Amino acid sequence: MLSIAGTDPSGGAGTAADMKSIIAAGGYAMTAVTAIVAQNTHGVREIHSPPASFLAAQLRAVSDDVEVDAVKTGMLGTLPAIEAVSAWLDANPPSILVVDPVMVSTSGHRLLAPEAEAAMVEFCRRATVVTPNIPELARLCDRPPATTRRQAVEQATVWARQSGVAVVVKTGHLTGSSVTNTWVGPDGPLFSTAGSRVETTNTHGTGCSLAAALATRLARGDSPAAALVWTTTWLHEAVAHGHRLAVGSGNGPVDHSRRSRRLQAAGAADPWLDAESAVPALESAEELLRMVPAEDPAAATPGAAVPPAGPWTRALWRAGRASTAAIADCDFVRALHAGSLPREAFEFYLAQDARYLGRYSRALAALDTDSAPAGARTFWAGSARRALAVEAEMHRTLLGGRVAASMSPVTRSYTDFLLAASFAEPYAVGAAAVLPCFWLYAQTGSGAPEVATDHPYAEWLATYRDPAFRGSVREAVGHVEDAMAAATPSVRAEAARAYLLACRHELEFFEQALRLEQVGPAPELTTAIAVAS
Ligand SMILES: Nc1ncnc2c1ncn2[C@@H]1O[C@H](COP(=O)(O)OP(=O)(O)OP(=O)(O)O)[C@@H](O)[C@H]1O
Ligand SMILES: Cc1ncc(CO)c(N)n1
Repeated sequence: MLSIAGTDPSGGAGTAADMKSIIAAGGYAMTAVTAIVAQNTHGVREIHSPPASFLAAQLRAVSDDVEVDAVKTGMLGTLPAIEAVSAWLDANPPSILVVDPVMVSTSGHRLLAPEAEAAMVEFCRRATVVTPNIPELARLCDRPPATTRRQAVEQATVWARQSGVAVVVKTGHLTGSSVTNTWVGPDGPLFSTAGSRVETTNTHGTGCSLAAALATRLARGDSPAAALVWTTTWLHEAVAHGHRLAVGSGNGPVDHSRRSRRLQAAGAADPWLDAESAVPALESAEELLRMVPAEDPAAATPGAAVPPAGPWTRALWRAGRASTAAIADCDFVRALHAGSLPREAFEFYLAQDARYLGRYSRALAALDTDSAPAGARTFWAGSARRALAVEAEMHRTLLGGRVAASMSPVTRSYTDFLLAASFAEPYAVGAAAVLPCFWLYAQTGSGAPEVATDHPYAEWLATYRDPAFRGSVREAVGHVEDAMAAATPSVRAEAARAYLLACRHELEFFEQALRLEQVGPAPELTTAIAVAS
């Protein structure tokens, strides 16, 4: 992937942003510099444009040696630079050319000489797809800047039809609770993908980043829809976490690597319980806490929405606090509560949950065993039936009767673990293993904010808060308390390990939907946008 753009020594925009974005999107990054820009998060100070012949030399140095799969252009800066790039493109036509028609920076500085604007508009006709912001789109179409997404899409539709070039319409510059990227082809709007608007000033370089990642995904063979969905989702995460970088005191950059770091952490092979946790026997509930690292005084144990039933479950709750807190803080749960979770991620989660419930039900049924007290047997057997009923209901309503997706590795390992614990281990171990599915769900439900009825996941969030569900959680906690109390010290230790592992599986189960490489199926078709012709 070759980026032809200006520089930003503060690393947020231009070639620096492009390189970070190309790498994040899975490409090999190359850069040819059009202009050296003295800028930071507050704005542009000075621009030095080397002679266009030197730009041409950089481009030739690349194409004489390297097969270029895709090109992204950003700030071209001057008329001679546009001409040099045009001549090089004539001699080396790439199969994908994404043009970000950079004219004015977010901070309001001119990044293109006024006399070069007409040439830039003309240059855009070479592209596979252009990614103008609202003012740049207006300049392309020679119309006043759009004030609504609908107007912007209309402008893009007219221009795309005339030019035969696709446009990604970005609405970062508009207001409203969502930011939508719409792919408009020569035949009209094809699809759009929306994310929630992040309240942040860390938007320096978002345009560069979007164009570079989009070009990379297209070059990797993604369809336009898949490339735009991937790019929008990745960029949303980068924007949402930009402020934590604490780079600069103006409009800070986005965190291009947030997704990579999250996936890297998720792929760590470290055991979930450390060696210290190999407690062979538990005589007392206090000893159970030795199974996890000593309590960090700053990290309070989250209060339990459904209280423990006695000393054993109190100790389990405290010992599991790291996973419980991580679930409350994880990207999936946060986005679910905020309503910003991509629809595809939610649907993947639901489909996996349906598969999960089928096997979970079998694990519960296995707890209806001779070695369990009579009251507990009835409860587990009833829960097994209810889990099946919920699965059937989910298939019917939320999944619309669609065939469930095949089981993910995370769903499989969680349910294999539950089945092994419930079928092959003593009763207390199986009971402790299934408890987090009750207890941590009630916890997640109680942490959910009251949401308006138009919240996309309102119906789902309401099911967590269902009083009948909380009642069954209370019962499950009670049965595990009894089972732990009645078990031998060595079975208790095994049961506590099972509980802690299941807590961690719960975290993985939520987060897996944000680890899909291909976020899809196809995004919402924009038949809803009526475009005036
Ligand atoms: N506040 C935000 N919340 C979520 N996503 C955002 C936000 N701001 C920008 N984005 C993402 O970045 C993309 C590009 O933003 P924008 O429309 O502001 O482009 P731009 O003006 O070209 O950017 P630049 O700041 O680099 O000039 C948007 O389409 C969207 O995907
Ligand atoms: C080099 C460069 N390209 C693009 C932008 C727009 O953000 C910028 N600030 N700097």
